[in-house]
Amino acid sequence: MPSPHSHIDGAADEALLDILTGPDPQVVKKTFVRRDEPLDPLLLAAAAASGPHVTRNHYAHDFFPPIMSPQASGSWDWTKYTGQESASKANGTRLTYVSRQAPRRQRLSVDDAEKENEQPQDIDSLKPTDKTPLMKKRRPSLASSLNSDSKPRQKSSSSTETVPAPVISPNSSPLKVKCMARTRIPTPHGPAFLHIYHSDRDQKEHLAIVVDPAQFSETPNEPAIAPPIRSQSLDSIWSDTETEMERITRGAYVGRLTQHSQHASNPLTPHDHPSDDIPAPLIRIHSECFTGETVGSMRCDCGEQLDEAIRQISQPITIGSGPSRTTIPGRGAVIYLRQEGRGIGLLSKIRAYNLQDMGHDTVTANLMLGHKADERAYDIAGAILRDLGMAGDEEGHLVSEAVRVLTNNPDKVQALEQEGIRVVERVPMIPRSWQKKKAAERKPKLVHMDTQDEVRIVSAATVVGGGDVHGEDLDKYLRTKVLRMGHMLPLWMDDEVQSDI
Ligand SMILES: Nc1nc2c(ncn2[C@@H]2O[C@H](COP(=O)(O)OP(=O)(O)OP(=O)(O)O)[C@@H](O)[C@H]2O)c(=O)[nH]1
Repeated sequence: MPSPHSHIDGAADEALLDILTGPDPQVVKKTFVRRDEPLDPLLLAAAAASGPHVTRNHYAHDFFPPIMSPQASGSWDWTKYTGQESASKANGTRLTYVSRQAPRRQRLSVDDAEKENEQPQDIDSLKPTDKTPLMKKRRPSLASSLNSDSKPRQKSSSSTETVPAPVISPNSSPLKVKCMARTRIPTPHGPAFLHIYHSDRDQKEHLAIVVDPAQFSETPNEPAIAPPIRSQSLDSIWSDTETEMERITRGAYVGRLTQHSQHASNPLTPHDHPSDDIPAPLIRIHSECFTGETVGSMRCDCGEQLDEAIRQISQPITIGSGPSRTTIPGRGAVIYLRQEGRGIGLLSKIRAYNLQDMGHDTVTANLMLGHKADERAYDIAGAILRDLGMAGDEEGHLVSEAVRVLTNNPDKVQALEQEGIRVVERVPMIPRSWQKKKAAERKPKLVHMDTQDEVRIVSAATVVGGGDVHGEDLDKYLRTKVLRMGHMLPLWMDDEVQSDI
């Protein structure tokens, strides 16, 4: 016989069952697929975390200013971590969304005012034959004016930032560099001298890869056809007690260093201006790219560019005509600056890559992380070139050679001129994959990449002496450089890619 309380017990049992098993799973309703663009999670977060003063036009934003600031990023030192961020959480203070960029209206009005005062400069109009010294009164270096370039340049180099960005170095004394050591490096393109430079502005070891094989002459004391590219700071005598062997060990030697041949160099006296027949040395200012140069990433063409620069600089040069026609070894240098990720550091570059995978281009990705599109400076490169005898002296007199610069980046040419380097020619760097217009012409080589159902052969591109890089990622990267960063490069992509633009 059922108990009089059976219905009550049944309800209690059901409630108990609900507690033990949880509620019925929700039935997912089928809805229409959204047809508008997916919302950018960063912008949504921005809107949620800030007031109406932050709009979608506030690009220079981030949630972690102490970590993400350009100064801190890349050199983030966890020993300096104070735990403030977590402390603020514990106190209930939430991290706020920070915009370090002035309202768009304000920025545009400053841009307009600047454009009115601006004199257009056409660097392509530099004539290689113009031998008149162009040494100008030295202007402030790029590092000191770095604050003024935080907006992506859209075909024009005029951009001004109204909110002060971090100052790299408040030091106004002339920048000093010193070549600490030099050694011979055999490369697939021929021998080079690797120079290690220290500066009084940062703790990094910048490099100069000097190509000047004439310095291996068996008779090093005979005058060479072209002036040797040598470091004045390396060749100088560092102290009264420094021995000849110490000088040779740090690289201050002439000729080929062997077990039997060890000749210390003389402190360099400024050499004569070279004959007009000899073309100015070919140089490249290159910025560090761990992913492209060491790992072999094909997201960018940095490794290929480094290889191509050393190759082009090493090409023999024919001078003179008729019976006096002769060939001399190629000469020049790659100045390798430790400014990874266009100056934002490897950590931020890796984060930027993830934003790029989510559909943003390389410029926007930098801006979304609170960086500028390009945070590099070239004052150290200028000082290294001066030390290698490729610029005027402190008074601005032309004591040495002009240069030809391998680059597509107008900022580099302008920065070198500001540093007192006389640039007589810009030599474009055409991506190898763009030179071979048809994909079929690309000859893959060396590396086999196994995937589950196919074996693809890709090119071992980015080591010095390797092939060319190519692919969808690279095409996007190069297109952004041309269309958003003003790089002076015709869009020589495959026909099918070009038609998409
Ligand atoms: N932030 C960021 N940096 C990148 C990316 N891809 C490459 N880089 C960096 O860009 C820099 C490449 O600079 P350079 O090789 O000097 O060349 P460039 O300024 O593009 O100009 P060119 O002289 O014409 O080659 C290196 O520091 C790379 O690490 C990217 O997607 N994002």
